[in-house]
Amino acid sequence: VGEGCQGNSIVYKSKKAERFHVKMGGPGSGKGTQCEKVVAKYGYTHLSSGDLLRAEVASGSERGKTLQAIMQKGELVPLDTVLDMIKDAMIAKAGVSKGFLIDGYPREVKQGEEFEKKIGAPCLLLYIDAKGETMVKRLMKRGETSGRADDNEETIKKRLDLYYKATEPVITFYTSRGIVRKIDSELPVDEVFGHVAKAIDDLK
Ligand SMILES: Nc1ncnc2c1ncn2[C@H]1C[C@H](O)[C@@H](COP(=O)(O)OP(=O)(O)OP(=O)(O)O)O1
Ligand SMILES: Nc1ncnc2c1ncn2[C@H]1C[C@H](O)[C@@H](COP(=O)(O)O)O1
Ligand SMILES: [Mg+2]
Repeated sequence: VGEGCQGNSIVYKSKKAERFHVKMGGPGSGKGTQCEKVVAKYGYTHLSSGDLLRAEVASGSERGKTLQAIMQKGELVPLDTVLDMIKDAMIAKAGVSKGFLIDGYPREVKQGEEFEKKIGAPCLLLYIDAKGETMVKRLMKRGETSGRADDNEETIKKRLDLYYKATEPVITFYTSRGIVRKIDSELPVDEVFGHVAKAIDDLK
């Protein structure tokens, strides 16, 4: 894996011209929503760290039970656990994927550093940016149907606090490398996607 990256999302570009995108942003900012649209247009493989963790929880394994307890409290799971899951998922698709869109990782600067050591450096980080009150409103609404144990008022507050404390510094870290594209996620979904697509096209 060589160079690559993009704001609230990071694109990792390999020597074989595969691309690894990472999307970052606060809880409920719209990362997953935009990733789905990127997959439809560009055919990248979407890997959401949260989805991978929820799949482990759903498996009913002992590890899943431990993860569930952490996620229900709105806390971050251990770095090694989440990085190993992402790495395994990338390896499983390495031969067939046009590129990877990584959503929800890195959540803290140390995660970004470890990803670069074990997998590669990003070329683009897509920073999906929404106001705190917007994120809370969207998550409360999503919680009416999502079935997610962390889409409740108390846990949303903790997730948001943790985002500002631990995850926003990741954006500062990558801004110094000039790879961050900040996307205004207060706009309607399709308009947000217009800006996301422009940021990806600008890489070509
Ligand atoms: N631009 C938008 N305008 C209005 N609603 C939006 C927009 N983008 C997303 N939503 C809705 C869809 C969902 O119900 C909710 C959260 O979006 P989602 O894409 O699931 O966020 P996310 O993936 O960043 O959150 P999480 O980190 O909790 O997984 O908000
Ligand atoms: N990269 C991550 N590091 C630690 N914990 C994580 C990571 N990605 C997801 N998680 C845990 C903690 C989050 O609150 C939940 C849900 O993630 P989401 O991206 O909101 O689906 O999973
Ligand atoms: Mg999501």
